Amino acid sequence: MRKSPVDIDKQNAVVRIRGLYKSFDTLDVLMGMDLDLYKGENIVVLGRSGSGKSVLIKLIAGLLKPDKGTIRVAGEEVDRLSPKELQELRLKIGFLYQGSALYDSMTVRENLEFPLVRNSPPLTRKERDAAVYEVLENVGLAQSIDKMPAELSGGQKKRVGIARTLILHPDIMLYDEPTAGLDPITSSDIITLINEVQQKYQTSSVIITHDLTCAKATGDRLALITDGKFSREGSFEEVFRTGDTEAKKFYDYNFIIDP
Ligand SMILES: Nc1ncnc2c1ncn2[C@@H]1O[C@H](COP(=O)(O)OP(=O)(O)OP(=O)(O)O)[C@@H](O)[C@H]1O
Repeated sequence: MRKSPVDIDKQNAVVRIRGLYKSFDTLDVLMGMDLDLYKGENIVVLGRSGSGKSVLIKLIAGLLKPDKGTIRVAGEEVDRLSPKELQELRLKIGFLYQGSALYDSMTVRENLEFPLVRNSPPLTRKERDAAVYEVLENVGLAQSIDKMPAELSGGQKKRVGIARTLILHPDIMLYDEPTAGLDPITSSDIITLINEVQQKYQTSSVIITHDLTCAKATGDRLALITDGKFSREGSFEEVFRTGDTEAKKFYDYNFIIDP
């Protein structure tokens, strides 16, 4: 479990999902899923490849439409919003994509300015610089402001990707495999950063990962998808210290270290 104590407000679900179904043609992916993400909470979603983890967070962000069920985010029913309302809601959601999704032809500074210019009221050059420096400082990369993405390591790209979501001060963070492809030491730095982000920006997060070290260190609660639903849910110990065979398969293929 995370080492730094945080307040989780169990009276306040920032994401509430009920009876969620999603299929693609004949492929049933989510089949009656329920989930509450509470304010201040980090929930880790685990599941085998193809179990629907990315589909779930795309549904939360309104990037996909559910076939059935409700998804409320920050009190709004995502599926019922107009395109303009959805765009406004998305500003409250930071989405860290698997590949960090930086624009290769722009510097780090330009990548960070991009969401600001598009989505916030007009800022002066000085205000924009201050916002960019602040987030880069918070992810430990102020010295890389004028670099191109190609000059950054995988871990640094993830940091810039996180900074780019933070620049709009989201309430909810969605992380899609934040430590995938990183060496253990860089992974450990990203894990620390995820927890720092939660503390500094008071975010609530859904973290998808196959990395149980990351799950253990970042998750206040873990939820395991099996057959389109959450089959197990609870603390790391509750999910894994049981005889459940699906959970055991996961555990047995991971080497756990405390970062
Ligand atoms: N837009 C789409 N059109 C058709 N099928 C899709 C689409 N998006 C996802 N799928 C399918 O839905 C299933 C779940 O995909 P998803 O990306 O959510 O898996 P995942 O659990 O995140 O897997 P991984 O751990 O490998 O990233 C997969 O079989 C995938 O091929």
